[in-house]
Amino acid sequence: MKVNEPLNSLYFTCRVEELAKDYGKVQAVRNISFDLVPGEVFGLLGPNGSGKSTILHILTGLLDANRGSVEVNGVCIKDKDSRQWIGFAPDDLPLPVSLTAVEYLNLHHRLRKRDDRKVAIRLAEALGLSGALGRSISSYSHGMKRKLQLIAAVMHSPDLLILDEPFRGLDPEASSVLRDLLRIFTGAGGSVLIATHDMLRAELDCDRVMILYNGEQAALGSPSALREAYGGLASLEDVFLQATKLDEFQVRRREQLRAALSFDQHGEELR
Ligand SMILES: Nc1ncnc2c1ncn2[C@@H]1O[C@H](COP(=O)(O)OP(=O)(O)OP(=O)(O)O)[C@@H](O)[C@H]1O
Repeated sequence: MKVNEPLNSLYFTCRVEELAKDYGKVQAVRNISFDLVPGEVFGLLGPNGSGKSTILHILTGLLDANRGSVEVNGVCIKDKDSRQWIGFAPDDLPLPVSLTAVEYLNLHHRLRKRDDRKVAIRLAEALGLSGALGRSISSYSHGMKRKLQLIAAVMHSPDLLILDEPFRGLDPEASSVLRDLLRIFTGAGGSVLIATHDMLRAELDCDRVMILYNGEQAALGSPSALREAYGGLASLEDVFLQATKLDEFQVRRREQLRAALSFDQHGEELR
């Protein structure tokens, strides 16, 4: 289901058109199109294996699509110039643990050929990380690594911030810092693309979401418009379960669980 809502801009930070990606016989992403306008937080939701990371990796230039196109600020992402406008924080924290945080940020700075170290230092202060910048990344906690990745993703002042599961493993204080950062970033006209399994955060933080199912678009719209379009459902999670047919699966699985547990309770042998 697609809810057509007027976008509050004629300018698109990012345009994704009819994107498709196959891994051999697996069609991971099929005919996906969406636009991001300045100031928008856009969420990509979907069950495991629905194609979220594949889309993010195409947008960040880590993977080539089989079909379709992606433009950032009107420039095709195959043109390396487009990378200057993109900041990316991946989900799996691939940080070089043998470096200190300062060495890591300097590496980013040198790759980007822009003097963005002052921004990095100010961000580290705001995120409460400045006292630990000289320490080896191997001594960082999960939350500290996420903060360091965020600094590396935004220190060159990108227009499009791409975040894979940004809230995963963050404590309430770190989550609230991240939400502030997103609000200030989008308030200054940046666009944010988030892939997440966290329905509550998506409902609260995303202006629009796309729900993916088997690599295809199952629903697109603002959380409130989607709840309404699905018959006034109480939450985005309910919309997600219906759009991805997981509600039917859940009923079946509960029956199977009930049967399995009562089977065990009767003391019969497991075969
Ligand atoms: N390198 C790869 N080689 C082969 N198949 C892959 C590869 N990467 C992903 N896939 C397949 O592509 C499909 C989409 O995977 P993808 O990782 O994009 O999904 P996802 O929505 O990000 O999943 P998750 O929520 O579990 O992270 C899945 O069927 C997955 O098995």
